[in-house]
Amino acid sequence: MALTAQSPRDFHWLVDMLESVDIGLVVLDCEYRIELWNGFMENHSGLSSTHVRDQNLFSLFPELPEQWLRRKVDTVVTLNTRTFTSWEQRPWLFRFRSTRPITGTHDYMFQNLTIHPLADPDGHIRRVCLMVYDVTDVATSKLALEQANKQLSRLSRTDRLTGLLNRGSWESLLHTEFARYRRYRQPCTLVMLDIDHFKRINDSHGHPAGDDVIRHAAALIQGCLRDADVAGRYGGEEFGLILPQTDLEGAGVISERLRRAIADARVDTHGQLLRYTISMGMASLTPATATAQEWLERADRALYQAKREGRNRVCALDD
Ligand SMILES: Nc1nc2c(ncn2[C@@H]2O[C@H](COP(=O)(O)OP(=O)(O)OP(=O)(O)O)[C@@H](O)[C@H]2O)c(=O)[nH]1
Repeated sequence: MALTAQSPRDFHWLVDMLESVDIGLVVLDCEYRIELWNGFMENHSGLSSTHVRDQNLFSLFPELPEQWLRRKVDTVVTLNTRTFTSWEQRPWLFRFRSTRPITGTHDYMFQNLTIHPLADPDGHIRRVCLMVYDVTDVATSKLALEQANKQLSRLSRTDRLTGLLNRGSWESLLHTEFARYRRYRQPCTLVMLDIDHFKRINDSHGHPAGDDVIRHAAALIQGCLRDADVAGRYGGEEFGLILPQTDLEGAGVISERLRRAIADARVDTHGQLLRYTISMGMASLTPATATAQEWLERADRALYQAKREGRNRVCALDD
């Protein structure tokens, strides 16, 4: 549809529409002086059009990304073509307060921006129009959805009782570490860990106390590990620790520190102070380890050796 204002009256209502349309309209000359500032811009900036008229945009809004906007506008003028920037590339150009402060979770208005070349009657582009769209509703619901999906994916990877990785996601990282070793041959040690006589804890103090003990062990495990280490809850009271860049000797030091920390601790469960111990089995990757499953079985055999030898200890199988 092409609009043509044929009389001053037509022109009057066209201006009236531009004034009240729910999009920000700003016309700038080549020196970035403001020639038009519609009602949307007045309402959201708090600055009247008479105040901003002929003022330099960047002097008025020093926080604007000047270099970025100049580059965009130069392209629009040179190529005589409009350009579009979505809120996902740049959340806003003008830092306007969100108009949904009560229901919204974001303080500022998300904006899409179109920059449109304006030709003079001689065909020269001497002005551009910035069109600012308020897309706060779309943006906030998309961000909320992304947040919910992240949360869901985190929940599907973690164990509810301890917050550690669950068995499935931990095992997939075990396979990743195994593949990495095959490629780079950097040391990596697996530690399997099991709470001793856990059935007795459950039987004597009840299942909720058993849960407290499991949670306590998980928290101490997390506290003992470095960022690159990966702890997971493998089964009921069994945990697996993958220690990248760690040989058997280093893993022995970490495991012994954890074993002692647990043996020295008291778990406060419903007013009772419980003590417990853990047994640990370690297996480092070697060129002879054929599969991740075999690696796991070696660590498991070391763990059962620790149980057989009297529990509350760390064992490694001879390679
Ligand atoms: N409270 C609680 N108990 C659990 C959970 N998962 C498994 N269990 C219990 O953990 C106990 C494991 O017992 P066993 O496998 O016999 O091992 P254990 O008593 O620790 O003996 P050792 O490993 O030989 O020292 C069982 O009684 C399970 O019911 C859980 O999430 N919470």
